[in-house]
Amino acid sequence: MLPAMKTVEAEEEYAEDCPELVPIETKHQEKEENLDFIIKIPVTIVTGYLGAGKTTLLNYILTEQHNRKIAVILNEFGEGNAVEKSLAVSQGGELYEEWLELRNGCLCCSVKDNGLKAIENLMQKKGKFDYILLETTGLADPGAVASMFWVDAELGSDIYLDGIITVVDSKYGLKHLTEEKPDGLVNEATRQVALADMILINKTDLVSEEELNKLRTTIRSINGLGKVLETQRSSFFLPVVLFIKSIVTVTFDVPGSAEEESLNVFIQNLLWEKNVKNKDGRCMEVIRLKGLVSIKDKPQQMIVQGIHELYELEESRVNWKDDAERACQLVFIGKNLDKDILQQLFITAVAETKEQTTAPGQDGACPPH
Ligand SMILES: Nc1nc2c(ncn2[C@@H]2O[C@H](COP(=O)(O)OP(=O)(O)OP(=O)(O)O)[C@@H](O)[C@H]2O)c(=O)[nH]1
Ligand SMILES: [Zn+2]
Repeated sequence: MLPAMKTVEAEEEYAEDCPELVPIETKHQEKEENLDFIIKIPVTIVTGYLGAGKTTLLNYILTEQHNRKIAVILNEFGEGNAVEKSLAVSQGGELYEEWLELRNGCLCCSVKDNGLKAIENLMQKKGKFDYILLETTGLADPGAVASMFWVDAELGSDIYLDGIITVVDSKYGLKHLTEEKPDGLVNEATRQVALADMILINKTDLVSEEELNKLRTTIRSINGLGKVLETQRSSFFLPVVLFIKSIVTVTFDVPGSAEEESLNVFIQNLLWEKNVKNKDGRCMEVIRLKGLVSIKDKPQQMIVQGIHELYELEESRVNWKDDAERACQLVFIGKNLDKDILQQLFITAVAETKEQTTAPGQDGACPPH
């Protein structure tokens, strides 16, 4: 099958209902930002040895009821010399024909130069997708495909790599994974499993429990951290696989004022030091921060804006009417965020009582990102 792109859209809406700050003086709220421009589109790379069930997985996702506009880029064999590949785009039940321009005809080989550009162009034409799934050829090294997203992170792309899913064939997986390659050659199957954030052991209907156990053990020895799921026809509960690094929104409102310096320390711990953890011990990662805060001794309402590591605190043109109305309202969008911990940390670190104690979630450093 030629590389093909399909999109599906279903009616229900999903968690893009980012709570907006409710300004105390609505009429002074100048430009209300549309978070669509800030939230990046996740891309999941789907890899797996030839015939493991990648296309089955993607077709399953396309036909499964969900509430997202998902673009699926199928890249079955990736050979051929055509400069342009035809894409089937199905959106809202209608089928469109699209052209994805690829320099050498194969998405996997083109990603480093213009594969990403092609996806972005398509998004410009078709409107933003909520999610992009990208199938690599069975022999592709997902590391090469993944690297285009690292390169692009600095260029400020609209899309980011959410994770790598590797589909493993229950019947032949063990053979592929243990195959000895001639000196100097990597075993693609092993590499695909090693790099995966999630591993689907597919076609479990074809093997005994004993064979399955062996495969499971081998997979675990190659990749001790990835999530492992067992499937038939690559089907599973959809939310488990999408948004592997899922983005959450946390918002809270704390009455009173903050010391400016303490507020800076609180924000810097989150955005720069990244040493704040959630209940599972995972580091919170803030992608977007907005806030309307009261700073001690400042008559104006202050606005905090943050994107990734950058943030600023600026004065608004609105003054607090009286001390009773002073409060700090904050919205965080990111990964592994936990409202209770963030709010408690904020209260402990920022409240006027200057006594700084170790707040929950701040015990021990997180590894650098
Ligand atoms: N018995 C069985 N067959 C399956 C299962 N999942 C997929 N298949 C079949 O396995 C074959 C290969 O599936 P694909 O989804 O095309 O595999 P693929 O990884 O996309 O293959 P390539 O693109 O060639 O690398 C198809 O005939 C599927 O119908 C399963 O759970 N059980
Ligand atoms: Zn396929």
